[in-house]
Amino acid sequence: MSLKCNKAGDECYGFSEMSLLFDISQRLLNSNELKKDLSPILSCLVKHLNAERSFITIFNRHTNRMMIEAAYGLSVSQQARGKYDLGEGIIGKVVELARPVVISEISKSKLFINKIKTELTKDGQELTFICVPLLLDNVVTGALSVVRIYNSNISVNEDIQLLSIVGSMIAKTARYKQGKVEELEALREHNRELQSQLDSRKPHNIIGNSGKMCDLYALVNRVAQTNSTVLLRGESGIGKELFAEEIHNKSKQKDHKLIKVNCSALPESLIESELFGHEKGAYTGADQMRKGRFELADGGTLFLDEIGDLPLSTQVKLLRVLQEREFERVGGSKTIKVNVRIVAATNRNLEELIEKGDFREDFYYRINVFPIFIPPLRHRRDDIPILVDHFIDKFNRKNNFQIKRITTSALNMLMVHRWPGNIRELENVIERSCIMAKDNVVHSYDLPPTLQTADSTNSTMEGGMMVVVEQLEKQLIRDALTTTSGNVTKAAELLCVTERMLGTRVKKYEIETWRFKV
Ligand SMILES: Nc1ncnc2c1ncn2[C@@H]1O[C@H](COP(=O)(O)OP(=O)(O)OP(=O)(O)O)[C@@H](O)[C@H]1O
Repeated sequence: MSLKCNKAGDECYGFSEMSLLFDISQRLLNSNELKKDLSPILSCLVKHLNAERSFITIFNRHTNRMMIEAAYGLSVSQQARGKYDLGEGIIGKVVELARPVVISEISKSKLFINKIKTELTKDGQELTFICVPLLLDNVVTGALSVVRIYNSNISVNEDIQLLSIVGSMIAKTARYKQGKVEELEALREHNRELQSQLDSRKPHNIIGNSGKMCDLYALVNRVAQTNSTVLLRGESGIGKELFAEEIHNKSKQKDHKLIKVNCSALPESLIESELFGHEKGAYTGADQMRKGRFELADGGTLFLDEIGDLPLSTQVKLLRVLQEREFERVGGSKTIKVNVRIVAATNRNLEELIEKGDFREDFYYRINVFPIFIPPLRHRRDDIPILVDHFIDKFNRKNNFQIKRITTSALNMLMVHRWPGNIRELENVIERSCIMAKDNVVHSYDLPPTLQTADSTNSTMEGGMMVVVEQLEKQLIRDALTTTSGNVTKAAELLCVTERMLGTRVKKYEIETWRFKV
């Protein structure tokens, strides 16, 4: 290579610069954290140029100021002082004019304001300051500076050229990496949005917007994606079956069957045959082989309703099926394997049943993997108006009615009723009222007489003041437990009584705190 060498020393520009640029480009490409990796790059540059120090200043377009982003040969406090306004000092000028500036002997220059307070000479030798703008598509994003010993024999043009190339490489990589970070962040954000949409997606069939219900939808959406056994708990008529359907419809098994078994409706003698099927001739009348519900639900979901009513003997048999997902048909010896997701439901207090010996503890732990407590209607009265509209709509369609609305006084009566039969009761009340309504409006006198008594709302004075006070006390405790999701300590705090005092009342009024847990 016969290039004219303007650089002092033995080396000529060419090969060593190529190696430097290659080294820097590799470091930039492999960098995972550019800010951290810039100092080693500046160190390579300083060594190559036989310089004293080097630093990069980044221009912030919003504040019109520059700050040192990375440095080699500067202390942390010196770096911290490196803040410049546009046009301030050499760096401010370079960024403002988008042109390189060289100060040959900084100790003699008035332009060199030395904001970072470094020595102006080195061992009695003068220092040269070279600063080039960092350009991206002709827009200045910052500056790259180098300080080296002054040598009148050295032309700085090649240094300016080299620094400009390095600066442009750094600026382009920074933009590329920043783009990638932003792209990744945008994808993460999108993912978060989708996840939260998925979490809060409301079911079509289950009506209710109360906070409690929205919490339940999020739980259902989460557990539906898994294969875990779900135990739905809550009073009768609360919608447990609807929740079971929702879990199935949102699960991976949704294209397979959802098979329902009402455990309390089957006579004990038939339960096993119903669940596991039977072989031909297994017993008198079994004239052909019949598949059980487990086999029919293979690949899908088996909904075991009223599981608290299962006889102990069947619970033992189910233990193995729930553990191994395998069983034999009644009268058969061939082991059948199934892939079934179990959703169970009960309105009974299983813990109490265990204490009484009516429910097996081992079976309880097998089904109590993911319990979901559905609160009774009286604990989420906010949902009553929307449920009423839903049922009016339903009966209009079913019976070709034209009911337009319900009066405020009728709705008020529905709002204060205790709803021991929960939503099933409300549904029946609305059906009856729609039939009774004469002018396409549901009035309070269209509601069943049971709702029109003070008794139904707990507002009777019968029994005197003590009874009314007790009823009020009971209601306050229930409301507090609803707010705290069954947490007695927090409920006591809310009511400003001791936990012990609340415990005594809970016992006295036979309030089942477990029912308030969601
Ligand atoms: N949130 C709801 N939105 C709309 N309808 C509901 C809702 N909850 C319950 N229902 C309706 O109420 C009736 C009773 O619901 P479901 O049979 O699911 O209750 P359950 O808790 O399984 O009762 P049980 O314990 O007696 O079996 C059904 O007609 C159901 O459609």
